[in-house]
Amino acid sequence: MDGTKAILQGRGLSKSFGRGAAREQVLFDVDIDVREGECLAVIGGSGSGKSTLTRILLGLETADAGVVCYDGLAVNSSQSVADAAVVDTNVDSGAARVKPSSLSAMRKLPGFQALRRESGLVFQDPFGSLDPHWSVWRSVAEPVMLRHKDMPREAVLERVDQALRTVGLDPAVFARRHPANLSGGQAQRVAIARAIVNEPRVILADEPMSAIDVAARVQILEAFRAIRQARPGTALIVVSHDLGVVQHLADRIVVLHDGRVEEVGETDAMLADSRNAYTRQLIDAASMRW
Ligand SMILES: Nc1ncnc2c1ncn2[C@@H]1O[C@H](COP(=O)(O)OP(=O)(O)OP(=O)(O)O)[C@@H](O)[C@H]1O
Repeated sequence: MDGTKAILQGRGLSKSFGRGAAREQVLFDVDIDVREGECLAVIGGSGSGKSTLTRILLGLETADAGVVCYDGLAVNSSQSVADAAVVDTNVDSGAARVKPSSLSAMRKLPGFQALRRESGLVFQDPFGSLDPHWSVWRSVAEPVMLRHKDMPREAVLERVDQALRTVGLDPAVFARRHPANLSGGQAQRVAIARAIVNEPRVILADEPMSAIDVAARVQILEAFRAIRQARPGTALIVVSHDLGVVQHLADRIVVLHDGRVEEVGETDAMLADSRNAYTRQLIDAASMRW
């Protein structure tokens, strides 16, 4: 996967929450690349900043400093990653760091708009992402109908059917059901179908299996595998505590520790042979649960 272009880049990302004495910095000058077509896992202890970092990368959260670029276009600042690199190398203190925009200013940036159009989001709680009053069909069709207002109904149907089949759900069985009549694993697969139905180039899945019972997790894994097979150019960012999931899905891993990147590497090499003490600690703790 080396040499593949980075579709999403973060440079010098920092973030604090709270004010005054309660202010807590949760990301410190983080650099991260997500390559086209790869599955990148973001791992680290609880509170290490995984969700905050990935939310900033997807334009769901502002950073206090740093630049995010999608496909070469600025997502959170009028400056590009190249500008940020110049700023970083030419300035001694952090005073002239690139100042990102507010969320409302970000929404006007072409990079932000492209990223919104071309990304899909999957979160921990599938029932929280689905409207309980909507059928599976409506939940999955809605993003298509919003994006392609003039698409004929047959074409929408075909897209929805295709998305449901990709995640292993038979449309004839599931399309008319409501969330109350789905198991957690089925509901999460519907949420994934909704996330992929507009054929995103980047998918963020934040702890997609932690609310799902163990028996159904393998179906979610299979769904992500099928998506990668069907659309090999799609980048998948997975935030997970579960190193078994990471091992099965990810090409590369970023390890976060207290808001800093501890290590980045290829999955197999890192899990087998990381020399980093913190990464080893995570692997040892996980292997006690396997
Ligand atoms: N909106 C917020 N307001 C205040 N503090 C926040 C907010 N979001 C995150 N934090 C804090 O930032 C730190 C990092 O949180 P984050 O959710 O990014 O970590 P994480 O690695 O994803 O954690 P976990 O694995 O437990 O989900 C935590 O201390 C958290 O309490």
